[in-house]
Amino acid sequence: MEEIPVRVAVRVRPLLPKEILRHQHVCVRVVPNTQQVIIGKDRAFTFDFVFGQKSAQDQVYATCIKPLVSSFIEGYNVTIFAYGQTGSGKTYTLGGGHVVSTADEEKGIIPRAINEIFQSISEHQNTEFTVKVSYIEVYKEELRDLLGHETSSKDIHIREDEKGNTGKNILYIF
Ligand SMILES: Nc1ncnc2c1ncn2[C@@H]1O[C@H](COP(=O)(O)OP(=O)(O)OP(=O)(O)O)[C@@H](O)[C@H]1O
Repeated sequence: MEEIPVRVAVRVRPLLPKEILRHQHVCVRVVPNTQQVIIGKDRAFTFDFVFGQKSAQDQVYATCIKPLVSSFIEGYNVTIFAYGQTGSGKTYTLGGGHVVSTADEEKGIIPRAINEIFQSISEHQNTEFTVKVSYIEVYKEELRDLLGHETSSKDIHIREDEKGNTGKNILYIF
C-alpha cells in the first residue's frame, strides 16, 4: 500500500426496515467507478474508498483493511477506527457485536483481522508471539473494560509514553 498515513473510507448503509416503513429515503448516491458520493442533488465529496449500500463485509475488508493487517504483521503500528453518528453502521462494519453467532459472510473487520493474525502466527512455527488484547469503551469520559465487567473504571488509564504509544499503562486483558 502507498505510504499515506491516513485514509478515509465511507460506507453507505442500506435503509433499515423501520426506515422503509416510515417511507424514508437514501440521500447519498455513490458515483459508479469513482470514490465519490453525492449528497442531495449535487454536493460531491471524494474519499480514498467509497462503499455503497450493497457492499459486502469481505469487500470492505479486502479493499481497505487487509493491507493494513499485513503491515501490522510486518511490525508496523496500525489504527483502524469507525466514526459516524449513532445507527450509521460502525458496530456492523467492525463486526464487534454478536460475533460468535454471526454468519461468516456477515463478520466484520475485528473477527476477520483476528483470524488473519492467528493464521499468520500458525504459519510461523519457530517464532514466539505474544498477543495482548484490551477492549475498552469510552463513554462520556468514562472508561469501561468490556472484557472484565468487574474492573473498576478507576483502574483503567490511558497514557502516552515518550514515543507516543498509548497502552503502556492501559489495562491489558490476556
Ligand atoms: N452495511 C450494512 N448492511 C446491513 N445492515 C447494516 C449495515 N450497516 C449497519 N446496518 C444495520 O444498521 C443498524 C445500526 O448499525 P450499527 O449498530 O452498526 O450502528 P452504530 O454506528 O454502531 O450505532 P451506535 O453508535 O448507536 O452504536 C443495525 O441494525 C445494523 O445491523
